[in-house]
Amino acid sequence: MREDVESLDIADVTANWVNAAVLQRQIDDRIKALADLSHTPLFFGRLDYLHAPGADEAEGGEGERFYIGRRHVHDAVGDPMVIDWRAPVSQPFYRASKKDPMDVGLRRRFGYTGGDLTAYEDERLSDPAEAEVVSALLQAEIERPRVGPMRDIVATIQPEQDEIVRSGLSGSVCVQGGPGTGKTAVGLHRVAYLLYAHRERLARTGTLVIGPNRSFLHYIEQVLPALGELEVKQATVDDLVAHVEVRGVDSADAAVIKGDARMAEVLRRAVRSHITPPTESVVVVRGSRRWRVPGHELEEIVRELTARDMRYGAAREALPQRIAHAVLVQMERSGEAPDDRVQDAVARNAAVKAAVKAIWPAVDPAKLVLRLLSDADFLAEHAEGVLSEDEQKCVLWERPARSVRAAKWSSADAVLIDEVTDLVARTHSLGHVVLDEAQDLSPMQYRAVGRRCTTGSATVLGDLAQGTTPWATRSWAEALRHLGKEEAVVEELTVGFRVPRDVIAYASRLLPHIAPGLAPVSSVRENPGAFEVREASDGARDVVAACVEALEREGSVGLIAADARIPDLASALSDAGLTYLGPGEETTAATRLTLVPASLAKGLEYDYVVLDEPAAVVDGEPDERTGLRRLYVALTRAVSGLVVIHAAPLPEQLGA
Ligand SMILES: Nc1ncnc2c1ncn2[C@@H]1O[C@H](COP(=O)(O)OP(=O)(O)OP(=O)(O)O)[C@@H](O)[C@H]1O
Repeated sequence: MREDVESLDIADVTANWVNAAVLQRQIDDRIKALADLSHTPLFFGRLDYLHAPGADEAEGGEGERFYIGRRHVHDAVGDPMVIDWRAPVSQPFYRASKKDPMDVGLRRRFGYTGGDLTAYEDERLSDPAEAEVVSALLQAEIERPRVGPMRDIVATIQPEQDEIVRSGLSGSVCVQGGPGTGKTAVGLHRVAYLLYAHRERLARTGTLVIGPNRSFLHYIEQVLPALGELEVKQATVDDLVAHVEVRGVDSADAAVIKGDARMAEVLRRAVRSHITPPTESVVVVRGSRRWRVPGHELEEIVRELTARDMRYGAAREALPQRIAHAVLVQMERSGEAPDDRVQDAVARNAAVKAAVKAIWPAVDPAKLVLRLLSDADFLAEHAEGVLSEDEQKCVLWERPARSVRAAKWSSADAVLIDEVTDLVARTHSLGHVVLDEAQDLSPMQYRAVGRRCTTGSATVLGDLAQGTTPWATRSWAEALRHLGKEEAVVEELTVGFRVPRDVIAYASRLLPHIAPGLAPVSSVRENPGAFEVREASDGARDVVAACVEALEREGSVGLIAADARIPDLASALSDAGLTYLGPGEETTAATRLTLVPASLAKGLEYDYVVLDEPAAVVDGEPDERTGLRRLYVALTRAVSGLVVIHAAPLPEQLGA
């Protein structure tokens, strides 16, 4: 297939160089998408249907065989050899069961080692004599040691995951799932599925995956390309609202207020306050004639524009045209026959421009937020009845900033600027947005994400128990409301694919304290996992020793510690001659150890985790609940084993 595309000669089919360039670009993209990945086999499954799909079963009819793979592959004459996993015909590969065989006689799974086919496994779904067994290949895939970035799970998507992956484009979905239940994997595969099922529409409108930080995005960035999808954008929320350079940090209290949805009302009022009802008439001189639009008529125009659900900036652009229209009506009344050009000329007339400037001045979003945070009176005027006096005091800068450039903007401030930007001019909306680790967003951040999918849909992924910001959401209903996707269906994933049984049981002791009501994850891993709690007698040296031990086994090792302890541990590792990476950097066979500050551990996983000083992880956060949640995240990163090392007493909530 790739050679066919490479040999295309477009010289005769393109009329001009623009067409030629566009076509060549498409061809190059296609060649790139058809790249042969030596470790990525073309197919991983086979389905033998009892009847050709679509044929009337009652008539008997021949069965049909399909190979299922990452992408569609056809032979030299165009007959399909491998069916894309996303095609409807492939669906029984994921969903069929003994209970509901979906007309499948045989399901075969292929196992690979590197790029070599090394195993296969058959299930005769329609044979009542055969008992249902757990797939050994699935089990092997789950237990596989982890090295390098996140991989796709196309070969082993589970039925409850598949339901989310294949849910329609028009509706939004929210997935609550404990650590390692495959939320991130499901979100990424869902994008791939939607791109397959609605390629043209989404190519036009765009798709976006939002993750918590750069290292996480780096960790997941190869999943979609491996599925042949190269066009999906990835960003953090901070990237989306990067209107100013962020150099400041808010106190937790200030950040909570700035992230509160009530701020939207304050900002809306502040923007609207720029509109000054006209008192004087506008006089337009054209040739020897003067046309007067009286104050009361201007007032009516302004009232009408304010009442409409228009963006501030759009209404500002409409205003001169409305004034010009009023002039035109007068011209017509006096027997002239002005056309559109006259209206445009009147709209550009200096007197009209001056009136617009006075009535409806341009608003610079960053300057407006700067003023709100610097000028107590201005803030009080617009926050009256919305924020209490104490709250106003809390968000005001201690020292007013002199200019947008000089201000020490925080990331919550950038979100406020984004809100104002949208009040002035509508934000471009995408076709689909995947929001991962969604529990950590503030209401104002949800609004920022929501306006990027007003005309599209969203997949919202998260775990309430892993919310580690002071403004983390309390419920999905609330989060979805701020996002503008109240209609989203909330699904729950409870089967864990990452964390071994003993480890998840230990971590789940925290659940009643951090998210009462959430059920613990049940691990599907057969291997109970290595798990040990050690009291340190020799400080950092014990931690280093545990890392060395872990490195003797196969796979990646993550040393997770409270952010404040990272520098000391870094020098201890270096002193011991151990090389290590930062989170998000790719582990290789040569360097398998990563030193992870607890604040960046979210979403990542390592075969063996050495967790340093749990009490310090808890103490590193502004309050105990957040601290325990941070600890819960750190405890649930391990795939094969966890060693907890402590000198200080363990947090009492970890007691049995
Ligand atoms: N169906 C599956 N088959 C094989 N592996 C799977 C499957 N589902 C998930 N996994 C694996 O389990 C691990 C955890 O998945 P993922 O990171 O998507 O979970 P998560 O719910 O986002 O976790 P967290 O809450 O910690 O961010 C990954 O290594 C993923 O590849």
